[in-house]
Amino acid sequence: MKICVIGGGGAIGGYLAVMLARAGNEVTVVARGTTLAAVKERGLALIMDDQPEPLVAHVKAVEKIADVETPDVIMLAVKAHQVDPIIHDLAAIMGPETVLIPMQNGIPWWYFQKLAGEYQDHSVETVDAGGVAKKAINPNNIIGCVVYPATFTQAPGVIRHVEGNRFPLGELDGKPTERIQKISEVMAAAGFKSPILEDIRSEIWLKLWGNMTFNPISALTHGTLEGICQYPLTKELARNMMAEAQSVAEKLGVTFRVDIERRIAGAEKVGKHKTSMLQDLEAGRSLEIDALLGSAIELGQITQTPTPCLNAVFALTKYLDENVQASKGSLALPSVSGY
Ligand SMILES: NC(=O)C1=CN([C@@H]2O[C@H](COP(=O)(O)OP(=O)(O)OC[C@H]3O[C@@H](n4cnc5c(N)ncnc54)[C@H](OP(=O)(O)O)[C@@H]3O)[C@@H](O)[C@H]2O)C=CC1
Ligand SMILES: CC(C)(CO)C(=O)C(=O)O
Repeated sequence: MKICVIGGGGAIGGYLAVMLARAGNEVTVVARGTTLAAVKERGLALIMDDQPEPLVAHVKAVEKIADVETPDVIMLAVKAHQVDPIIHDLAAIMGPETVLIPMQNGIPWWYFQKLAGEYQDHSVETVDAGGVAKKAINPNNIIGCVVYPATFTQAPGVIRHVEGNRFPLGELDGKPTERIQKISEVMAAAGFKSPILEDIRSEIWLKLWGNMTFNPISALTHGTLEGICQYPLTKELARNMMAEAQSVAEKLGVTFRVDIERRIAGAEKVGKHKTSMLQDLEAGRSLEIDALLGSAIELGQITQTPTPCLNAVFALTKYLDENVQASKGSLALPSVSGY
């Protein structure tokens, strides 16, 4: 399969690109800066605990999306706030059959597309101001995905896998199409688990439960997943935030297949892992606050659901982000442990 991974030098994109290339797919990554230079020179390397040596893939790497030949599948593996500047370039390389798989955590811009009911075609302003992505991309070309693995960038072009290999997939209307079946098989052949879900939106909320709580709490406290789940006060805060999000999601027809306690226990099991938001903070990069927390608050507003805990954590993390950006990263605290 001809696959383009946009952000293919990043933590999730790099993991996908190496595994898919080694399984025989024709992979092109779009990367930039020192990452692009490293991938061109040495290939992409993936370090996994169960492998004695890093897995290396010499994939084609380009800087401009326009230089990518129309692929069968585009995996969009940039951060949520990095989507808007590239959405038109991305639309331009898509053919009528190209499938776009957005990989971002959080509520995706396409959430209300092809969703029957009261909110059909509503735009999610916090992730897609003015509905730009919604207008640029035909929803028929999109397949939804939830990214469960944890990975991080150890050095330009070098990705470290921490845990997990699940990327559940779902058509926006839940239908079991041939194309989703084929992509799921390609993912499985590359070593991933990509079950096909009828209700991808419920899975998005299940993942988001963790990201909307642990990611900002970790940025505010520098705690790891295990630390936040074991400290009674932050565990209680996460629990309250999840309960608010559950009320919002249930008004939108979402069902949670596990309860809050099990979701927290699952995050605790990941261990002393720093969330991607804490990694971003320590590196002085912008935080994915709008997609992870702002979007849930926005959906709370449209469904008239109070979200006081979400609002409070959102305010603190937004202010933290603005301060870090204003000081060009000098407020970012040094890494507390490990990576
Ligand atoms: N890392 C993780 O464990 C997990 C991440 N996720 C989600 O996956 C998504 C991706 O996260 P992650 O992989 O961690 O992010 P990274 O920052 O590691 O990767 C994104 C990559 O995209 C690159 N990029 C962004 N814009 C462009 C552009 N215009 N042209 C070329 N390259 C570009 C970035 O380059 P640059 O560095 O120069 O900006 C970076 O290399 C996020 O939504 C995140 O929440 C989900 C589950 C787990
Ligand atoms: C840590 C993990 C894997 C789950 O919360 C994640 O999604 C993130 O870091 O953004």
